[in-house]
Amino acid sequence: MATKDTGSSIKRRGLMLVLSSPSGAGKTTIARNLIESNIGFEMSVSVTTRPRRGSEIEGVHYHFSNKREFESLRDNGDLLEWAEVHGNYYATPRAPAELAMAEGRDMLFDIDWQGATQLKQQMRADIVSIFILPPSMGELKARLKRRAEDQDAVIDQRLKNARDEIEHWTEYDFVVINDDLDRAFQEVTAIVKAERLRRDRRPGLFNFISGLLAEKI
Ligand SMILES: Nc1nc2c(ncn2[C@@H]2O[C@H](COP(=O)(O)OP(=O)(O)O)[C@@H](O)[C@H]2O)c(=O)[nH]1
Ligand SMILES: Nc1ncnc2c1ncn2[C@@H]1O[C@H](COP(=O)(O)OP(=O)(O)O)[C@@H](O)[C@H]1O
Repeated sequence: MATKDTGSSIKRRGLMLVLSSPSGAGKTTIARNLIESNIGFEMSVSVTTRPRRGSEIEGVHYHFSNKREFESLRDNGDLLEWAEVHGNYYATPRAPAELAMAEGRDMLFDIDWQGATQLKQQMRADIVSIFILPPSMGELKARLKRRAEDQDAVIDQRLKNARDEIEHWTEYDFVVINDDLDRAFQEVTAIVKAERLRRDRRPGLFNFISGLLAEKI
């Protein structure tokens, strides 16, 4: 997205905002709010071998695929990163993300810590990462049950994995505790605003400052 001080021929690269959390902490809700608030993010739609939930739409929430199709995408180099999470495969398609970065569009990634690590290795300067935490493990369990999208055995497995996932919190730039959703969302948008103001994400500053220094006073 263009910033106020563009006017330079040097193009700004897109910002890659990574949201991770244990299942049920609220990253999908926060990601959806970010997209709907029209502050210039588009969602990276992942490929997964996980069965589609009742509320999910092919191509919107995920590209649902079988294991054979997934392996063929992976072996052809079409995936920017991939990981096995809760017994299923998940991956970020390479082409849309690379195009968005090159065109200076900001993209949002709802991926796990394994994916975040791989993205950082490839595109370090472009990544801003946020780890979302639940206010308590009890509330995490309650949210997974209230969401009512997964069977009990699946919820149990996700809760069991939550502790291992939380251990990766130090690998992220920011941590947001999603107790009150509005507050958590405000914290995420504050992070986005500050990151967009970073000097190295504002190539237009070169022209602005040249003009400033050339001004006769
Ligand atoms: N590495 C990686 N992880 C992903 C990707 N897409 C989703 N995930 C992660 O897979 C995990 C399970 O996602 P999902 O089955 O939608 O369950 P939910 O987190 O409970 O909504 C979450 O931690 C997601 O962030 C991806 O493209 N790559
Ligand atoms: N701050 C919050 N307070 C109460 N419920 C929440 C909050 N944030 C999200 N939820 C609810 O918790 C459930 C899990 O949220 P979701 O965004 O699907 O989590 P994740 O994508 O991390 O698995 C959903 O039913 C969602 O509406």
